[in-house]
Amino acid sequence: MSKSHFFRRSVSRHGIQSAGLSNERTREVSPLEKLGWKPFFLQQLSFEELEQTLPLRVMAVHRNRLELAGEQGIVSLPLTANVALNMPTVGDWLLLQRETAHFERMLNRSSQFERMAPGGQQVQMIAANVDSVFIVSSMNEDFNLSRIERYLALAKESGCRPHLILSKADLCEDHSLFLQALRPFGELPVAVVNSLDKDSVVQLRLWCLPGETIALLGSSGVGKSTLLNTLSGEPLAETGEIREADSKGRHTTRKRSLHPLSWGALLLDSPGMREFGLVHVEGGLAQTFADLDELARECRFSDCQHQSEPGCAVQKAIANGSMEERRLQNWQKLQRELCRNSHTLAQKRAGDRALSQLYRSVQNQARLRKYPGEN
Ligand SMILES: Nc1nc2c(ncn2[C@@H]2O[C@H](COP(=O)(O)OP(=O)(O)OP(=O)(O)O)[C@@H](O)[C@H]2O)c(=O)[nH]1
Ligand SMILES: [Zn+2]
Repeated sequence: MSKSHFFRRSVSRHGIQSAGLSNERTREVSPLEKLGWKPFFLQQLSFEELEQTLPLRVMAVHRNRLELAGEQGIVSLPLTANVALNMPTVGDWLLLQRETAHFERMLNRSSQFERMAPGGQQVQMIAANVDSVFIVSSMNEDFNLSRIERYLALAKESGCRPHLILSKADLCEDHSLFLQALRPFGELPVAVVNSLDKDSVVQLRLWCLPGETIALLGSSGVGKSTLLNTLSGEPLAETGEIREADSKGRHTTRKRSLHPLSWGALLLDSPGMREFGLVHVEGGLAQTFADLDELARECRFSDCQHQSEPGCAVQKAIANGSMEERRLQNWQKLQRELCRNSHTLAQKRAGDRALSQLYRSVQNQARLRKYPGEN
């Protein structure tokens, strides 16, 4: 379908249907709502924009183009300098001119996921406008509480609702051991599934309602793509065999994209969501370790490092078994990581500033040499 045809056929109500049905459950979901369109985005549009533009969602980011989805279908938008300047990522909403299909602007995000880019020198945006996350962890040697805490910090920082999916239930004889280990996570909703079995994953539909965008987090091989395929009933994502010896995966998810499910939820399976350095998640980390934060306030010294200081409430809780030592160690490790990453970014910013000052002064000197009368 050509772009101009696409836009001429479009309608103007921007998806949020006000059919007067007060009951959310019986209300029909519009095509745009099925893509995650919400009042939060609609209210950002001016009257002119309502008339003259169309909202489209970024479903996938390719090297030099974006794949967008709107009320009328899929459109490919070249990643021109003007578009790239906004740094759109998967999940973003863009406004395009109705007549010309030109990029108008990007809408503010309701949430965003960032990570420290591999190499540890800059921040990378990995997804936007996500409502909840499924932290997937298989019930085998790959199960790792510290990794779950890392994902939780990311989810909580962005204001997304976290859910924990314990996969490979069919390969695990005793689920209770894993469930017991999750006691420190209090009210975190947990589901035990065999991702290969559609009757087993059907319980998750309650956590991915129409119009919701859910990001799958979890290390390679835990079954994120398998879960996506079984939930959707179609082979949307590639899956891969894992190495038996160490239960580790082989990195099978290659593309970062949003997958619409038939009932109107969207799942994001992204390679960037597997292993990542934490950055800008101080609030999310504090929420993830709220119990430790609280205990630390009772320590005798306000700068207590919770090691061997007298009157340390944290060490006392560890000694009486009410706090896991691993949890303290991971809290401190993630705090150090955040500090290190903020420091690196600040240094890089300062370096960039110094470099541009140097560049300007070299340019000035060159100009003075060329036109000696100028100052
Ligand atoms: N028995 C069993 N096998 C599963 C389950 N979930 C996934 N698998 C298998 O585990 C392997 C890895 O699954 P994937 O879905 O590719 O894992 P992934 O998390 O998407 O991996 P990446 O794409 O590398 O991040 C595949 O062979 C799946 O068939 C499960 O619940 N039970
Ligand atoms: Zn202490």
